[in-house]
Amino acid sequence: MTENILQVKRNDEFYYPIVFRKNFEDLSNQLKTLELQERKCCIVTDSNVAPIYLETVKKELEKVSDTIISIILPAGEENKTLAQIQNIYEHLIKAHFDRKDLLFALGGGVVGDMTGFAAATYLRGIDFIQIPTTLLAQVDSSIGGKTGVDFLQYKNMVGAFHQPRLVYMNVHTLDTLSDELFSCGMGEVLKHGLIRDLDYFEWLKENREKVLNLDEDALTEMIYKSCVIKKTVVENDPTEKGERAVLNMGHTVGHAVEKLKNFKLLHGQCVSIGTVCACYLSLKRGLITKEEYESALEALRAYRLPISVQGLNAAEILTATKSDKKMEQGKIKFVLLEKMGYAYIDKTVTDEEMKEAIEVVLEESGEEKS
Ligand SMILES: NC(=O)c1ccc[n+]([C@@H]2O[C@H](COP(=O)([O-])OP(=O)(O)OC[C@H]3O[C@@H](n4cnc5c(N)ncnc54)[C@H](O)[C@@H]3O)[C@@H](O)[C@H]2O)c1
Ligand SMILES: O=C(O)C(=O)C[C@@H](O)[C@H](O)[C@H](O)COP(=O)(O)O
Ligand SMILES: [Zn+2]
Repeated sequence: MTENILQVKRNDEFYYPIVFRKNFEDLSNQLKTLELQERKCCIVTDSNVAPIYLETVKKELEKVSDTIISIILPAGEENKTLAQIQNIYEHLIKAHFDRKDLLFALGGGVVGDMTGFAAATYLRGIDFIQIPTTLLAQVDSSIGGKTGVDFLQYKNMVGAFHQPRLVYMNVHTLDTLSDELFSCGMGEVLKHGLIRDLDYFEWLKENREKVLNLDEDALTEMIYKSCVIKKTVVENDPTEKGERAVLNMGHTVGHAVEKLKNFKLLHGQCVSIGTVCACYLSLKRGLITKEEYESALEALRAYRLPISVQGLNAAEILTATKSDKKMEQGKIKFVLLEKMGYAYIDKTVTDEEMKEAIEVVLEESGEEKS
């Protein structure tokens, strides 16, 4: 049974709500409930999202604020940079934003991570609201307070933990998402099933048609379930001292591929490729069976995600993984499956094992594996 609200623990005292809605019409009421009305509002969005949703959100905010400005960032991962954060600071200073004022992230994970980072650092921290408009942002990036930017093309190299005050989901924003971008979100959704909930993973396989056809009930149920998994993990370990790193399954290789492909492959697609490596290593360690390994790959394929990559070699991917933030004293903290539906962090994966797993996802030429 899905509810239309979830409360996520922010610190020992406070929680923030994730609200699940079908339009933007409740946003101003939510702000009033949180006593966040009558503040200057800055909506940060991107060049693709602005023409579709900016005016509607602005109108809604006009019910609770006299000053609303907006910043339209160029869309795309290649713009997740410190230069764009500086751009945000400049707008805020010009409009005299103070510590009580609010930032709104209207967009996907790129806008969310950058707006959150600007909010974490402007005046040493102001409040911000997540309004995620991609599936990936709704099930993953808008929750848990990881914010930041890429630096020298290293993924999320500079950032801060800064929790939002509210996550406002309008599930209908997914109607305007391309199939490819929808599938990117499925990379993180399938990860949730694999790392923490086998029944959910099976449900995702069974409900593929409904999900891909954006059946409202199936979609709402799926987003809710993924949010519960993400909420549970981040509440247990908000600043990734331990367990939270399981949310990184597929990301060590994934981030390396994302960087080496100059962000031409999307995050969710790279996570999918990295997930194959993680599942392969779990198979080689005897933790999952061949059938289970195949079933994980089948699920990724079924949701139109890549399970291989062209134009890279194992050595360069391995080298790129060495600059991953999950390195600890020269050892990679790699996320493996202890069993289907349960992941753990393993610090014993060797370079030879890594290389073997990377070989599995390399395509020499021609078509990608399907
Ligand atoms: N903070 C976290 O916990 C966390 C978790 C997962 C991913 N991430 C980060 O999130 C980013 C990926 O997020 P993403 O996949 O949302 O990418 P994105 O933000 O680049 O959005 C993808 C594309 O979709 C467009 N778009 C957004 N909403 C739309 C809509 N409703 N209709 C039509 N187009 C729309 C955007 O303009 C963009 O071109 C990566 O930078 C990744 O590192 C962060
Ligand atoms: O919330 C988390 O924790 C995650 O790891 C979620 C990931 O899906 C996400 O891509 C995150 O941004 C990765 O964080 P990083 O610290 O490994 O860059
Ligand atoms: Zn991710």
